[in-house]
Amino acid sequence: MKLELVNINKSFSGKHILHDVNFSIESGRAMGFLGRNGSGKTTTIRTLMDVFKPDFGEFIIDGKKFIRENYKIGYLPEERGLYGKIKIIDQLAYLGELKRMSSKEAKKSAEYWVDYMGLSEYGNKNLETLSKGNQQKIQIIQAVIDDPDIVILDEPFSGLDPVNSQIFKDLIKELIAKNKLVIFSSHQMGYVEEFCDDITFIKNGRIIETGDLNVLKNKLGENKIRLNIKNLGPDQLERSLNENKNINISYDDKSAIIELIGNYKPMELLQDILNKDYEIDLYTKYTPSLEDIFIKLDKEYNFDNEGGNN
Ligand SMILES: Nc1ncnc2c1ncn2[C@@H]1O[C@H](COP(=O)(O)OP(=O)(O)OP(=O)(O)O)[C@@H](O)[C@H]1O
Repeated sequence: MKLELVNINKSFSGKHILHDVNFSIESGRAMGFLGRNGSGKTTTIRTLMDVFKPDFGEFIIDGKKFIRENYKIGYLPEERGLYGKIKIIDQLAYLGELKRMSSKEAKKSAEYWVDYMGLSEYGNKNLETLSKGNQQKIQIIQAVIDDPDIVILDEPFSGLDPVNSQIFKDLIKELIAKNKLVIFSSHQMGYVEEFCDDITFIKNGRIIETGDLNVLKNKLGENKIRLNIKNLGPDQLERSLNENKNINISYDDKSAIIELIGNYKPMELLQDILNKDYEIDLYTKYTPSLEDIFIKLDKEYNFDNEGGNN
């Protein structure tokens, strides 16, 4: 399955929030949907969920108009909404029935998932008696109870301890392996990096980058070397390599990042350093982390003069 968002635009009270949002998601691959607070992620997801209509633009699935009712969609919204005073199994089974499961199927699935999440002993308790993390696990169950085709997860890890995060990570990996189409929105880059094959960045309601994460990492790491020299701090390294006009030096918290200019090759840099008799601690191809990419893209694209919505 391939779901495409084509030129999605949305305004609230005359304020243009989404500007020609275009990207696509494929099943069996997870898409990390990233952007700063207020950039338009939830608004995009809500248009997809038909919470409100876009002003214009369309959703296409496998080349045809996307009719939401024809697909099972599991949505874990950022603001959680279940009933505190209803028993967990009853509540999940009811939600399953609302998703057009038979009452028998819904109850069976509710019990399966409550057990999967290690919450069997709480099945007959009211939701409000559970800890925040366990309530979050129930919220996750409501999103997957009817074996959805499309799964949309907004900050799914919030409130989960490391053991519960691991249970949920395994569940997401299972969904991907079962060829579901997964959209994952989070500010926790580590999780996004762990699951997502594809990445879409939105800034001020505009898509500024979308595609395969590894391709993006390779592109942004092209001609860059990560370098650490024993007993040589940034200032000394800068002075030492100063006469070399074939490089630009920058730093992150781990090491120097050397950008090679023109035809200057990694082996030439290595030879030049060895000629200085330095002891090299680290010399490797630079691959930016997702956090590096996020910060770089955010700096690169500036819509402040265009009435942005941050
Ligand atoms: N119902 C609404 N009415 C008016 N403005 C809205 C509405 N929903 C969202 N907005 C505005 O749209 C912009 C984008 O908000 P949105 O919630 O989509 O951002 P987000 O990327 O999900 O942010 P966060 O990471 O903080 O959750 C914000 O300026 C917000 O104030």
